[in-house]
Amino acid sequence: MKRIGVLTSGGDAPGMNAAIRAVVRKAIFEGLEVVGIFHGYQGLIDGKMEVLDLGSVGDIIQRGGTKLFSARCPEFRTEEGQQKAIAQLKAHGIDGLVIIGGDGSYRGSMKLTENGFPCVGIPGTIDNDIPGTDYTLGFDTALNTVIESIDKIRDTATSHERTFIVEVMGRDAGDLALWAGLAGGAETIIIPEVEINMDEIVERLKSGSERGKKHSIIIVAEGVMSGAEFANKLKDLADIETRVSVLGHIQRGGSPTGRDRVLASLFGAKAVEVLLTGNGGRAIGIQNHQVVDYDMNKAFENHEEFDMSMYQLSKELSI
Ligand SMILES: Nc1ncnc2c1ncn2[C@@H]1O[C@H](COP(=O)(O)OP(=O)(O)O)[C@@H](O)[C@H]1O
Ligand SMILES: O=P(O)(O)OC[C@H]1O[C@](O)(COP(=O)(O)O)[C@@H](O)[C@@H]1O
Ligand SMILES: [Mg+2]
Repeated sequence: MKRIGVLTSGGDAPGMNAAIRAVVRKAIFEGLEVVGIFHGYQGLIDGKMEVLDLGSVGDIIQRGGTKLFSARCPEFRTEEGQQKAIAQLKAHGIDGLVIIGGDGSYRGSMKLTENGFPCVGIPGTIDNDIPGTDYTLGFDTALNTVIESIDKIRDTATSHERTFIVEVMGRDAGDLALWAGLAGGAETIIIPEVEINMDEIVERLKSGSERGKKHSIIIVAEGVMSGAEFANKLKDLADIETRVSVLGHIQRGGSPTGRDRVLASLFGAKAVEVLLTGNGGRAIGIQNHQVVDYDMNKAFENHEEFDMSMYQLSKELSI
């Protein structure tokens, strides 16, 4: 292995830049040359890439987004697109790749590994939905962004004695909603992993207000329904008036937290170490505080058993 490539793909996540920096610097430390590929798989197909040196990844550890840009590339899903990408890898003398992205990006990388270009995946997504790793890059930063927003919403909710619905990201996973709800003291958390019980939600809101609660905060993961949809349900069912805040893409931006920067550095270095063994189809993760690599196919399995205890605790603490 002499020359490796690195790209970011799918939805961006805070910490991707710190991971790019770690990959580049660790690879150079190990005597490799590194090529940065722009715009994910689209840039690979189009040959948009350049050699990255030590200085080119300076001053990015603290920046959100990704210096290499990210994209969703429908063409790469096709055999033809994959062949174009392979031709580019050959033309540029790239022996292996580090892919920073989510499950979709991992699936794409398997195609390259199967064709003789070993790929190692770094989990970069705010959704925290990749099986095999306890945390994904960007989750902690997004979590803190959501908490900060909940705290602010709480101020105005208290002043006006209102019920607020906060819609957070999470396409199929409720981690962000659950963690932010627990940390932000939300009264109700609605996530895809737990069946919704409207009667119980209304009962909790009513008993809270009877006890003199000044406000209520409900977190809805976008994967279940939109905040507006949920507001309509409450209005129709119990004539409860609410205000809705959709946090949207602010959750994907911002300077990565210390935790995400450390994770990015550990993941980036580990990815290079694994690639140096010549093995592809491996995913990097953290399990019980240990940085590990594992068979990427595990990341495509169904979500691991959902831990109901945290959900239950949030109910017990925020009545
Ligand atoms: N089954 C697949 N085969 C080949 N490429 C894929 C596959 N699934 C996803 N990809 C590639 O990975 C890109 C990112 O996937 P996506 O699911 O949008 O984001 P994420 O990686 O964050 O989950 C897609 O735009 C596509 O180029
Ligand atoms: O930016 P887009 O294309 O609107 O995508 C929004 C989706 O991306 C995410 O922010 C992150 O998802 P991925 O990391 O799988 O791309 C989801 O939470 C959200 O549903
Ligand atoms: Mg995904």
